Amino acid sequence: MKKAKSLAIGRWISRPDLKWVVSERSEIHEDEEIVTSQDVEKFYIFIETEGRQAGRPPISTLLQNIWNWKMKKSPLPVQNLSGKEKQRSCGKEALVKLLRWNFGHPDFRGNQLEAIQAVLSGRDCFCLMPTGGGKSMCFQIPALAKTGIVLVISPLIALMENQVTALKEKGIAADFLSSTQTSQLKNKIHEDLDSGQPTIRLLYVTPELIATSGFMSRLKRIHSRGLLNLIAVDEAHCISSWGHDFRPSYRKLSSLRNHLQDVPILALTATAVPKVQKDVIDSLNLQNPLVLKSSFNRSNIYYEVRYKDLLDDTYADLCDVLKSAGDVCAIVYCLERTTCDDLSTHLSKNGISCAAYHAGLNNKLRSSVLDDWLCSKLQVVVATVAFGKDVRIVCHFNIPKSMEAFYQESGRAGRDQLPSRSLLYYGVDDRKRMEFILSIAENKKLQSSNSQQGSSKKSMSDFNLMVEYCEGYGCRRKKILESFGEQVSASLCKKSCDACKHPNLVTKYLEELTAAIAVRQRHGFSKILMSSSADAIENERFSEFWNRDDEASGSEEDISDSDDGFEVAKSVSRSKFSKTSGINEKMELLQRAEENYYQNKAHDKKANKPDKNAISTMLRESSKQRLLDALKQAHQRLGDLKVDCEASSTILENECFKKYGKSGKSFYYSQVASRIRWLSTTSSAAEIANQIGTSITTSPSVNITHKEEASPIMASTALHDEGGKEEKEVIGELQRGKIESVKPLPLQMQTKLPPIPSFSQFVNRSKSKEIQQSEEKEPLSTLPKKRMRLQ
Ligand SMILES: Nc1ncnc2c1ncn2[C@@H]1O[C@H](COP(=O)(O)OP(=O)(O)OP(=O)(O)O)[C@@H](O)[C@H]1O
Ligand SMILES: [Mg+2]
Repeated sequence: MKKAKSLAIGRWISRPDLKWVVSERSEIHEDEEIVTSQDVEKFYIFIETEGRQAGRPPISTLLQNIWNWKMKKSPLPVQNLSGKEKQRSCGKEALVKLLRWNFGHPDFRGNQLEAIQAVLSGRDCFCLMPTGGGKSMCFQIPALAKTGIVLVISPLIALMENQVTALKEKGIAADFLSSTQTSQLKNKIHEDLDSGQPTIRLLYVTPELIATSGFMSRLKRIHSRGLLNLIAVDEAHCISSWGHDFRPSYRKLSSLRNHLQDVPILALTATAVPKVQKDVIDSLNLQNPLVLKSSFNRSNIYYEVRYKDLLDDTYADLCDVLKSAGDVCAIVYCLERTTCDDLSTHLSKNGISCAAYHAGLNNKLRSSVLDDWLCSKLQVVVATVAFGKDVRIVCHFNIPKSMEAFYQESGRAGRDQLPSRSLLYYGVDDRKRMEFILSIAENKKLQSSNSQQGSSKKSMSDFNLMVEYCEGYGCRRKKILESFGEQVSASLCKKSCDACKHPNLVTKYLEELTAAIAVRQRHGFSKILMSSSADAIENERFSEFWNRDDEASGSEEDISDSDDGFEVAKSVSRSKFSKTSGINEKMELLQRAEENYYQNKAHDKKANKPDKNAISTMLRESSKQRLLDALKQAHQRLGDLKVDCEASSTILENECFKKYGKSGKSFYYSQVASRIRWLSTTSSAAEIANQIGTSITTSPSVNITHKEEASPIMASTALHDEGGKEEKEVIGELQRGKIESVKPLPLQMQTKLPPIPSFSQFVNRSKSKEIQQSEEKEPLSTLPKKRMRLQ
């Protein structure tokens, strides 16, 4: 009897009559005895179906089984090599073997092999590869080819976590150091590093940690024992102030070369224009580096822009897109956390399994979202930050600040090379908002440092490329590639963008957009949402790898969030109300958050610390604007609300401030958010009018018509008691006629406004409302017909 080497053989649990076999050959004869072997160059999958095709599990399941089997049985093929053996280990054959064995990929892609061989031979390397090109492999394979440690510097904890988890699943000893870990775990890693023979092969750290003297001494000790093989700087463009995601802490990496002179450095990025490339090479002090560049083209991504100004309801449109795509994984990027929360609530209500993910959530919630998403319990994540997983659709709900940011984020789609989609919702309001944010942020920079001169213009011109991508005619792919300095012909696109696939339609939309903008300007709608971005400006959190003011303080973390009550309260109150289950648990969290808050506040007061949760005028203005927008939308949706939107937004905001202003930003903000949610979901104009203190049935004749009379009216409404300075200012402004658009207030304003609920009432009300709403919910087909349909 012949013997065929096989890697694995088994029976399907659900179909014991079917056998699966993985063999090094493409077929196995019936009379062959199958023996297992771990040392084969290639393997084939041979599925013995005993004459039946139906019922065979998908190949992905099959591969997973093989993987599990292999991991259980085989140790890593990493050996202590020396001399000739070492040289052989850098040879293509040995490296391909490592790739197949550990990652299951048949061969290297693009410039992977060149980069790996360069760093293994001790040479510095700058590697520019498109998103999803496989940059990680360039440092993961070297980590397996030599004993010792590869240090990986990465800007985001979420990305580090993802990669480490994936590596561990493959049986590769990887870990990361961050404040999200317990000190016990950190100590364990430190002990391993300090031991003569560390087991860790890949250690992921943040740039902030590198800058600490303690960690640098530890690295030097590892190096002195000849165990530091490579330093990989992932997302290396963050080192350049010309890059779209400049992080001051990345600058500190320039000291690496001095401290660890002969350790090769590998700089990896997907988004570096020539100026940034040079900056990266100079800043890291790379010596005679091998420079490898690949095209930025992501041929498997279909690019598309949808115009918010031409859509009746952007939320509903996004719902349709996600639903019609089937059960595929998607990320929706938003500019602000509140948008994430609102959008996520909306999508969930429409039956899409979805959650928000941003730095405003505490660690526990964030990792539970991450876990749920990674194991596909969640279909969609609405995020402000990078989220590492292969996805089919990346949607930008707001225009990103630069082509580089857009390319990086949209590039998360189709990293497995399968057809995927990038969808950007473009709105003129969003454009103006971003222009405003950029100008404020750059003014701030200019004030704090003269050396930044010129960067203001730079970020604006970066943004203009993004606007041109949306508002310009012609191939979108070409625009992306040209912004990175690649000259290509439009034929490269092969109709894989909306402008190439539906040129006439896109032209028509652009013409309609121009007309819509002109109409808006004629009707005085040009003052758009400026202040609503105040929170984004305050935090400067509009980038994937946002800058942190506290980096200068030597903090070793990037986006890890404090675990304080605020974050718990915020996350519970904002995004989790939609889930009816576990409400008691959430209430407990909320109460704990409140307790924590007051304890912390007392502590801060003692320590004379500035209250970071104080509510700024800018935030209040932003809230008013958001409320105003919600009112206007409700006005459009429900017909004439018979309330003055401007005045009503002021009143609603004042209410939130009066009740929760003293409790801090988070509580205040969640109140504002709940008001906005209510305005955007309620189906009754009368309810809104009621809540604001007026009645839809009121005859206009009873309205007060003189501005002077506004004062007593305002004073007798919700602003009556300890209303405070802010309210007085509003009244004063009303009296002075500063708030131009305030129309006469109806008499019913004299009635006291319904009180803002306590948190428990709020939770319970949200709960019962949700049940009611789900009962009343209109079927999707009754939504207003959209004007814009691209496919
Ligand atoms: N040689 C290869 N053959 C097939 N697939 C590969 C190969 N190398 C990497 N991949 C796969 O490509 C995907 C993207 O890899 P990776 O995360 O390293 O990309 P990246 O270049 O770092 O992208 P990003 O810029 O988004 O971080 C992963 O799923 C990885 O397993
Ligand atoms: Mg990467």
